[in-house]
Amino acid sequence: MLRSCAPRLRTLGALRGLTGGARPAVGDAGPALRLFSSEKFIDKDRSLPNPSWSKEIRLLFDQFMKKCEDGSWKRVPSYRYISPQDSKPTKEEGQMSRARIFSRSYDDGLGFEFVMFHNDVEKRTVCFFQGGPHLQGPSGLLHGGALATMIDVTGGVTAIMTGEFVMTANLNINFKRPIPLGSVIVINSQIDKVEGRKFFVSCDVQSVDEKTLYSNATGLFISLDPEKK
Ligand SMILES: CCCCCCCCCCCCCCCCCC(=O)SCCNC(=O)CCNC(=O)[C@H](O)C(C)(C)COP(=O)(O)OP(=O)(O)OC[C@H]1O[C@@H](n2cnc3c(N)ncnc32)[C@H](O)[C@@H]1OP(=O)(O)O
Repeated sequence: MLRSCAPRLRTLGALRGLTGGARPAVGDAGPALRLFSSEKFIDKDRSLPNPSWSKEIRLLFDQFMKKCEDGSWKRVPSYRYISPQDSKPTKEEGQMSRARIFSRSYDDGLGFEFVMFHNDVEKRTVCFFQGGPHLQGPSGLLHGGALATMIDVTGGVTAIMTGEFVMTANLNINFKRPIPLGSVIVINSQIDKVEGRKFFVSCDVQSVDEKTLYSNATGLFISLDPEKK
């Protein structure tokens, strides 16, 4: 099931070649476009602003792009597809050839709109997330599973940024307050402890003004044992 080490390292390399510095023009993926080796299609970096982003998330994006200028923070790029060279070396036919990364599987504005920034020194990641109308749970509110996905991805990126490829082993989430659908929330994630292959991560989920704590969570991410395939 698991990929061999080599493609894993390529993926990590791509992820760690993060984007800081100058702010790209809105809607212009520019150098963030990733041309797959097959040259059959171009996958764009989806952690850049698109027309569905509210003023609030754009403002946060701009603030953190400024923080990237001195190199302390880096924007984490994010794609819809796993590139062919990182995919399993099996024939991909039918449904599998249309596989998308879950958190990037919706069209602009309908599902998971988010951007993450990582601070290597502080070993923490901040995610600005705007949940679209296809992520509804109770009327007018964000589905808990959608929030769990974002906590998983933010925690996973925090662990992956250490340079290890990890899988989620455990997530514990306290849902404290419901989140209005379409609102922008802030997910802060940090590594609390590392024990061998185990990365203990904690997350809190807050409103932009930090007045509401929507959720807090802990997660265990485990890097793959090279002895076990
Ligand atoms: C796949 C995505 C590919 C992406 C491609 C690249 C694209 C870039 C994307 C970037 C974004 C990434 C974000 C990632 C977020 C999503 C992650 C997922 O959904 S992942 C999908 C969802 N997740 C899965 O599908 C994972 C399914 N599970 C597994 O594959 C395996 O159980 C394992 C790999 C997690 C651990 O296996 P194994 O290496 O054989 O582990 P051992 O038995 O040797 O134990 C080692 C130590 O760990 C302890 N321990 C173990 N488990 C637990 C636990 N639950 N509770 C507590 N403790 C646990 C155990 O006691 C031991 O402790 P100690 O004695 O050393 O003290």
